[in-house]
Amino acid sequence: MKAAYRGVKPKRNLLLLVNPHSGPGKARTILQKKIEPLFRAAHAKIDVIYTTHNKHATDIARDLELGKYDAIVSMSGDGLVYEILNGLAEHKNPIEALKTPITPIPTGSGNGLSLNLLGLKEGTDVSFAAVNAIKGKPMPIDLFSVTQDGKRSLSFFSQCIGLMAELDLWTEHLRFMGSNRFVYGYVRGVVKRKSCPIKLYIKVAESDKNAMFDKFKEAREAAFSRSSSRAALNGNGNGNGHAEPNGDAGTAELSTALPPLKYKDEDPTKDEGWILFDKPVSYFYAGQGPFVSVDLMQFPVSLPNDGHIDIAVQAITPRGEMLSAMDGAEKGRAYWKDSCYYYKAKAYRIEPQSSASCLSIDGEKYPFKPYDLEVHPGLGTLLSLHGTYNTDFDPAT
Ligand SMILES: Nc1ncnc2c1ncn2[C@@H]1O[C@H](COP(=O)(O)OP(=O)(O)OP(=O)(O)O)[C@@H](O)[C@H]1O
Repeated sequence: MKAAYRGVKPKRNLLLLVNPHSGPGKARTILQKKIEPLFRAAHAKIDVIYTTHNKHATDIARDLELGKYDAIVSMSGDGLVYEILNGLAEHKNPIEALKTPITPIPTGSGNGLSLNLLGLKEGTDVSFAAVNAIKGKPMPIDLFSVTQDGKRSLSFFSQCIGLMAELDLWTEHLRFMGSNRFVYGYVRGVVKRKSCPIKLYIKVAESDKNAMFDKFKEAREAAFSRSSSRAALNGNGNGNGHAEPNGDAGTAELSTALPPLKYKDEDPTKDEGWILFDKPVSYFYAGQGPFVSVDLMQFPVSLPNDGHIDIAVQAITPRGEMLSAMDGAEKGRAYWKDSCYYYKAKAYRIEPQSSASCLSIDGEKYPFKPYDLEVHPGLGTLLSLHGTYNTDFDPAT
């Protein structure tokens, strides 16, 4: 057992939240045929709740009994993870609640988190995701506070405005086309070559692409060598600062609020460290985790807990260049293009200059209105087999 579990507590207690309508609607069958047998074999104890409505997962997470479960397993797409995280953020003890690891089993239509945790090859494999729920180690991730109209919510994945948001949100009626609707939406956007109407202020931590690339490589190699030496030593530590949940979270020192917002009241036109991005923009994309979808590695140098959000701003370029950007998009090739401005940031602020676009946050449609975002280092917790995202970025490909 020790050799098989390598420092992970066996026989986990898992809470499974299953959205029966996610993606092609097969979550219930997949649970019964593929996932339950694996959990049974691993002697995991599972409580299963089928979500019945929008925000049901938020309600469940808000009232979670701390210490009862080793992880919350989300059988759906990225949307349900977003709801769970925001429920934990509304918990009476959010800091402790957010230490409960969340782990996805990809049965939705957008499963970006699973791709990032498990890699492009295994990221769509539900059985592999179940193994991560059984044996993955808690991995802290940065979370992002979004404040809009005085209301604060948490984002874990992405915020998007302009072409890349429009091609998703404005082609909903073309769902029958499957993922081809995104290609259609992109090409339509290229033909229009519309500028994205935003004023963007960024509290920049790094903007040198080579330095970001070197840091990414270093951190990735360190995480992988830690996880393989742990395997060789069969040690007990999880090596990431987040303790394996063991049921005593209730006795830990309690803090009863989310971290305060540090940058919201700064004036980006006067305070130190802010820049105004002032070139015409095709789209704005910010987030964490290399893949935003199977076809697009938007944040190739993203790390789960470097305390920053990655921002990619695509400047308006000639149509030919925009079309050629589709080639190698899944390998992150656009990162090196001069027209792609890339930042690691601690915070940013968006001020729309007209209503002619839309805002998508973690795949949810938000009002296209001003908002502030700032990073909370390591506030959330996922499960990982490697201690970092299982993706690589090879500039030679
Ligand atoms: N029983 C249910 N009926 C309808 N909607 C539900 C139910 N349970 C959860 N939901 C909602 O479904 C959405 C799930 O989105 P998620 O991204 O996880 O899956 P998805 O299949 O990828 O979704 P989509 O393709 O619509 O983005 C959430 O907004 C959630 O509130």
